[in-house]
Amino acid sequence: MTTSTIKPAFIIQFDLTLAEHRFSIDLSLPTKGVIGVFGESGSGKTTLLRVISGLQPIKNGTIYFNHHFWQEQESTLPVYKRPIGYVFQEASLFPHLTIKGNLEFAKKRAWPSNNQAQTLNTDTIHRLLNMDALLHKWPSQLSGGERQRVAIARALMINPSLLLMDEPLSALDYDRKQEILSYLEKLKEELSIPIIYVSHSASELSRLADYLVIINKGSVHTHGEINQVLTQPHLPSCLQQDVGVILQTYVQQKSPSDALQAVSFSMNNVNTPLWVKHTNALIGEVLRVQIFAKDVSITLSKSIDTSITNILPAEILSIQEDADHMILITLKVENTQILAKITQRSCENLALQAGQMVWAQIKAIAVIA
Ligand SMILES: Nc1ncnc2c1ncn2[C@@H]1O[C@H](COP(=O)(O)OP(=O)(O)OP(=O)(O)O)[C@@H](O)[C@H]1O
Repeated sequence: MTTSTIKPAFIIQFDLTLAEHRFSIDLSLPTKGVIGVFGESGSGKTTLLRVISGLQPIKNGTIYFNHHFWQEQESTLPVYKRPIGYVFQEASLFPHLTIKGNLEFAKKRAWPSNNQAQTLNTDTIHRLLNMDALLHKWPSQLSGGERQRVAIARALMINPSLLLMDEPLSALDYDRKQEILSYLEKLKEELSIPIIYVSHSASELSRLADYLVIINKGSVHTHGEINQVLTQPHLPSCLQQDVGVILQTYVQQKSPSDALQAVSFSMNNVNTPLWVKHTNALIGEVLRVQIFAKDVSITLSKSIDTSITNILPAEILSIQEDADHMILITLKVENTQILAKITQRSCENLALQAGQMVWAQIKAIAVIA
């Protein structure tokens, strides 16, 4: 199989028919960060992962990852030669081996380190996923969340160049999901391995993904940086509730007595603090927050008798109608853009126009931090 010298890229192009289902995928993806794949049930998310891994053969197409062709027209690299770690919905650990045994089994099959992939040592993986307390246990002694943590550690043990995660949290309850999401955030921060993360859950993807691919009926509906995708007015109806922005903010002040913290939109400018729910982030740390457009309302004068904590001066940059016939307004607050979703009636009543100065109201508890 050809090894190319052109710059790193991740290209996926194929057409495939399975029974009556047709898939036609044409994607150029980043080679770092978390790439979220979202779509309704049966849209083709798992099929996309299976094609990338080689588990689903294709007759013709291109799968090109970081200087290597895994599929080049009709020529295919076998599954076992693709340096990919896989995490499924079910952990499927070997029941007759302890957790240490399961991890060592994977390690024996590890890829040799190369310059393109980050080499992971066992201690790093144990630390990142807090494995030490589990090593001498048997799979039957673990909770669902612990088993999934081991499954992620096992996928990393093979020293992959790419991690594929297919609904890894869907079998877990809310608390366990939050726990594993924190581990995944840590992995994302510390590891340079790109992750393709399939999920039905827009909130999981908003929290983790840097890039989003939306699949609809076997083809790509849209793809791009997560903020670009979530600010589009014509997202599929299953994502309409999630239109909004994801911002990198900086923790400025903690207020434990009322479980709030103030964040700023830029590191040095605290003119317009945004109050959000308390998290464990420390002052000065970066905090990723999500503000849904449906949680932002607009007033022409600054309310004083309101329960809403955040009332920010904003300029209207644009006004457009979305797929639900609601009005999506792009607002500029300091140097940051946020979105407000309001009804046509409210937009007309307030006679809103681009260029106008207004007040954006955001409930502190509506901001996801
Ligand atoms: N080998 C196959 N033969 C025939 N049809 C298949 C095959 N594999 C998948 N399909 C069909 O292709 C469609 C897409 O399946 P896929 O599992 O990729 O969807 P998905 O988006 O991952 O769905 P879900 O979110 O429910 O897991 C489904 O209707 C599925 O039944």
